[in-house]
Amino acid sequence: MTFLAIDVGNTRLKWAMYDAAHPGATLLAHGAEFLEHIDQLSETGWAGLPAPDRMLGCVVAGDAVMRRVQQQIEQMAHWDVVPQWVVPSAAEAGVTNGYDHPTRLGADRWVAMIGARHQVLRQGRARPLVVVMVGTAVTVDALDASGHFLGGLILPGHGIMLRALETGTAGLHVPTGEVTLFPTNTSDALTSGGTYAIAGAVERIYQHLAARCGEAPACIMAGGAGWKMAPSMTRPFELIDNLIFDGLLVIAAQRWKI
Ligand SMILES: Nc1ncnc2c1ncn2[C@@H]1O[C@H](COP(=O)(O)OP(=O)(O)OP(=O)(O)O)[C@@H](O)[C@H]1O
Ligand SMILES: CC(C)(CO)[C@@H](O)C(=O)NCCC(=O)O
Ligand SMILES: [K+]
Repeated sequence: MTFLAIDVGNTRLKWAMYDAAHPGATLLAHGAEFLEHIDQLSETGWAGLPAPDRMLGCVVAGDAVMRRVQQQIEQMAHWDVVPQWVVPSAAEAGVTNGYDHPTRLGADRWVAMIGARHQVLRQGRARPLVVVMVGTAVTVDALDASGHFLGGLILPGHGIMLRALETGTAGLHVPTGEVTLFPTNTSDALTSGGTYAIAGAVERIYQHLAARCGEAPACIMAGGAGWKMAPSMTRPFELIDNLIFDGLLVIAAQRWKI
């Protein structure tokens, strides 16, 4: 049973085709497009793919973008799949949602937490968990050992931080620099400032969660720029490239009981 997983972020759409809709399925094909280019997906990235039997997606880019993705799915002549999109709820796949208004939580955060929770359980005993996603925006989310989402942070991503500084000041127009402990030029000062802003926020949530739960949390990080953050983190992080796809596979397996 072929399964198409789609993750529509604020900058790019990422997709992955699997041979089955459960964790451990084999990846058949995958790709990513900037949102400006998604109206050609049926003629580019998806041309020649096997027809998916099921599709599950996660979108934070708004309803208009979601409809453009659905149009591309309809354009695929030999596809006959009903698109389904994850909407955060009070509880799904072993994770419970502590947000004031559960449906207002970003679907990407919800799916990533479900993927991360299952990863921790596969490794052994249940533990508290910090889930970091480094994309257009950065999110830092905390779950207790029972899989309850306690809450989390939203920060500007690196790109947004740098653009905000460039537009808000007269003297900051410089290329990307290096992360250093004591930056001595503007480029390094900006790059290090952004990186340590994220690392510092993660450290605070780690401390809050360790204090709340009385034990050391597991730490999982995802997102295209995660590997750039890893050397600057104050705790050991497990990097998982496809965390949202992992979460979608967990949810798909539960929804379709296969
Ligand atoms: N040196 C860096 N350190 C940390 N983050 C960075 C760095 N350089 C770029 N980034 C951020 O990483 C992001 C790229 O990550 P990723 O590929 O997961 O995001 P995306 O697909 O563009 O975002 P989204 O999933 O929100 O659409 C960029 O938006 C940028 O803000
Ligand atoms: C925070 C982002 C932009 C991260 O991609 C996304 O999860 C989102 O739009 N969330 C909705 C608001 C919230 O999660 O509280
Ligand atoms: K079709």
